[in-house]
Amino acid sequence: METQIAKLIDGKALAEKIQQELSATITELQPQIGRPPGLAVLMVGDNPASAAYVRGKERACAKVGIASFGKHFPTETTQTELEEVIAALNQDERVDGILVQLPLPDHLDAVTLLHQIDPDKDVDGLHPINLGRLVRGEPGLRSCTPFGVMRLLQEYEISLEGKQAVVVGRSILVGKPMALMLLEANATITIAHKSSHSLENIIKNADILITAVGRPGLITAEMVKPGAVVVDVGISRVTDANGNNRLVGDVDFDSVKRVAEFLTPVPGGVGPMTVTMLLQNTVTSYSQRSKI
Ligand SMILES: Nc1nc(=O)c2c([nH]1)NC[C@@H]1CN(c3ccc(C(=O)N[C@@H](CCC(=O)O)C(=O)O)cc3)C=[N+]21
Repeated sequence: METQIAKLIDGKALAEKIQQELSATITELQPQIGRPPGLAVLMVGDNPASAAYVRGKERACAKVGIASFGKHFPTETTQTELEEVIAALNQDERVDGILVQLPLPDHLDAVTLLHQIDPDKDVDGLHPINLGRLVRGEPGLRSCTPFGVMRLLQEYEISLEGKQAVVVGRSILVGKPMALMLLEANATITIAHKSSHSLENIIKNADILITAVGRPGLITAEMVKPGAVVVDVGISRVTDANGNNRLVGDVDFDSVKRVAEFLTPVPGGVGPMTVTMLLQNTVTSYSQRSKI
């Protein structure tokens, strides 16, 4: 077979474009609503990766004109303290979105906290009400990462109708909502995971392959159907031969780019879209809460 070089799906560029649109929307709505949109990102402890993500989110908020009400709590913060903070943010009219940065330290119960967020402010789309709406195919706030993947596929006019889509990974943050969104777009879906038997045979059938495992090199060229669309949601930090730290996905990029038709890079693919859909959800909540 002829060597084929995949078209790169540029998440950074699309994120930039959507952020400009959001900025314009905010400029238009703000005089009518009388305040900017507000987002509260809650982070507990000192996980350096989480701290970097939170900084990225706050920087993006500032860029488009969303006010940040974020708080950084020490590791010892109790469940009750956080529940009180969420209750106060639920009541705070200036706050349109609340996000609890995951993972939380072990002594905290993330599920209980997520359940306490007002579903109308649940910009992460992780509250059971919003997940239930997704299952039912009703409008609602959608989880940022899979929502961003759908937006990328739409931008590149990748049709999903009747296609075989395989999602590797079944997390509540990515895999499960991803599969439901693909189903909603009339793809035929398979959800696989780390313990799936003959994973390579399952993957080989995929017209659309979405991988969200966090294992570098999991997907190699031999596993991928020629002409497939490959979306890499995995993000791992590795040290290369020169001792440099870098980010890699689940996909062996250099080999898969020779068989796939479309491929997302890491970094610069899905990651920037995750942050952008968080901003999008916050602006959606802002206009809905203000009934404009
Ligand atoms: N409640 C909650 N919601 C989340 O959405 C959530 C979370 N917790 N915990 C952690 C994961 C991870 N996540 C990313 C966001 C942005 C990039 C991103 O912007 N990545 C850039 C690179 C950034 C860099 O250079 O470090 C890229 O891929 O190009 C990646 C990953 C959101 N998460």
